Amino acid sequence: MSPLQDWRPSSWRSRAALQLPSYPDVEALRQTEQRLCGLPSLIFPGEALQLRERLADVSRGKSFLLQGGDCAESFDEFGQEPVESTFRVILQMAVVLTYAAACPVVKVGRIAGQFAKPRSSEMEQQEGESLPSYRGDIINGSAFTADARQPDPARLLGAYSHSATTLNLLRALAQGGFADLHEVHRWTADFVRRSPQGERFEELADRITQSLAFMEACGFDAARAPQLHAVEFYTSHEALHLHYEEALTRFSERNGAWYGGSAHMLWLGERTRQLDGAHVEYLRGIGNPIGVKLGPSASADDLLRLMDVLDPGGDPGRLVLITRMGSDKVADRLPPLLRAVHRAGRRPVWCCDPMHGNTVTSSNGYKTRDFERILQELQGFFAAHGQEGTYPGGLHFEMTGQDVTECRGGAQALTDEGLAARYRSACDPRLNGSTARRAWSWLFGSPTC
Ligand SMILES: O=C[C@H](O)[C@H](O)COP(=O)(O)O
Ligand SMILES: C=C(OP(=O)(O)O)C(=O)O
Repeated sequence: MSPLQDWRPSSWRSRAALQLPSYPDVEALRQTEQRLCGLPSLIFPGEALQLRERLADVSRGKSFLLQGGDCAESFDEFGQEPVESTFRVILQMAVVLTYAAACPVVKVGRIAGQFAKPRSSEMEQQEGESLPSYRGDIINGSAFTADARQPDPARLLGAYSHSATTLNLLRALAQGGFADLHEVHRWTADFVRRSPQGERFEELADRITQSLAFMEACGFDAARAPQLHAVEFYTSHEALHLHYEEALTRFSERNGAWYGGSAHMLWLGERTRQLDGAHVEYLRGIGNPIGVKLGPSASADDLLRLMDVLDPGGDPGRLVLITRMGSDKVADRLPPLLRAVHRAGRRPVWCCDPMHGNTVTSSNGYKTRDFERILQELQGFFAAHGQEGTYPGGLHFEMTGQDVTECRGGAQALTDEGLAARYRSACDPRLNGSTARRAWSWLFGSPTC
């Protein structure tokens, strides 16, 4: 990829930028950006390029993408446990598909940088008081006080340091022995082990352990097969906070191109995908793989124009189109997009986010999602691809490995009352380890690739 002549990391500043906070202290913001500019990139361009190659395989139908993690990472709930448990669930989900369908899974976390949230409303009302909405820990605090809701540039440095620490742990988990297939029994959290999902996974883990023992008994030298001892794991987040993204953009002399240094993959949100907007302008110039969220209002023409801007060369692995139509609209809205893109000769990765089109408010005021509607959207996604002859290449979940109660239904048949038990999300409801695995096993009981 050669650098675009009419693009600079800052060229987004001449465009309308939605969903960005207005900082009261502009000089403090400028100084923070300068400090970030001097800090090391969190990822290497070679890793982003490697992910593009892996995604190119997905676009050719040779592997499958699993992208998942928190709605919004939190500075306060930070520590080894949340990161490790999410990593563990992603590994488990990946191994189910790899074992059942001999299909490689590209693993991408919504992690190590998922700190900025677009909101539908500027203000939040509680008991007659109105304050700016919470926009993610990189911008303001979730507590409902005027102080916490003030955008604070120092939070950009907090996001950088939390991301660096998380990435350090992820690299250790992926490469340092934890992800070794011989350890497959250790990937189940205690609270899941006794559930039907946990039991099914333990059976699969037994079969994997037996297969490894069999191969080793036949003389296969597992010690010489690095694929058995480590996994590739990539990071991603919504490229919403453009001051932060710009400050971490680096030119790679080796590759002759600019890269976003904050994560391997960055995505464009449903609320910021305007063709002439600042977010599209920023993302078109960097060489990372780019995700694009597409809700029910996306038209085929809009999408083709967006693809021309973000991926003029039609490079395999560059674009991941993440559709989030809603269970009631997917059958209607997705096929025209698939058809138009296919007819235009383009082969992006198509991925389904069954979370964001299915958000509702419970009778007791929690933002929630019904497990059944999540499954229905997944079903609609696979059906639409089957009908159009295109490849359903991936899934995108808001999920955590922790035992939260944020989505209704599922194995625990959670009701409105049950949500209160452990509702911890500061923004959107996540699947927990057991419901995420349940959705996955439901789909891949009879795998497709
Ligand atoms: O996670 C995503 C968004 O920030 C969210 O869905 C918007 O939520 P809101 O409608 O509560 O602002
Ligand atoms: C806000 C998000 O999604 P969308 O842009 O699809 O609403 C998200 O994935 O966090």
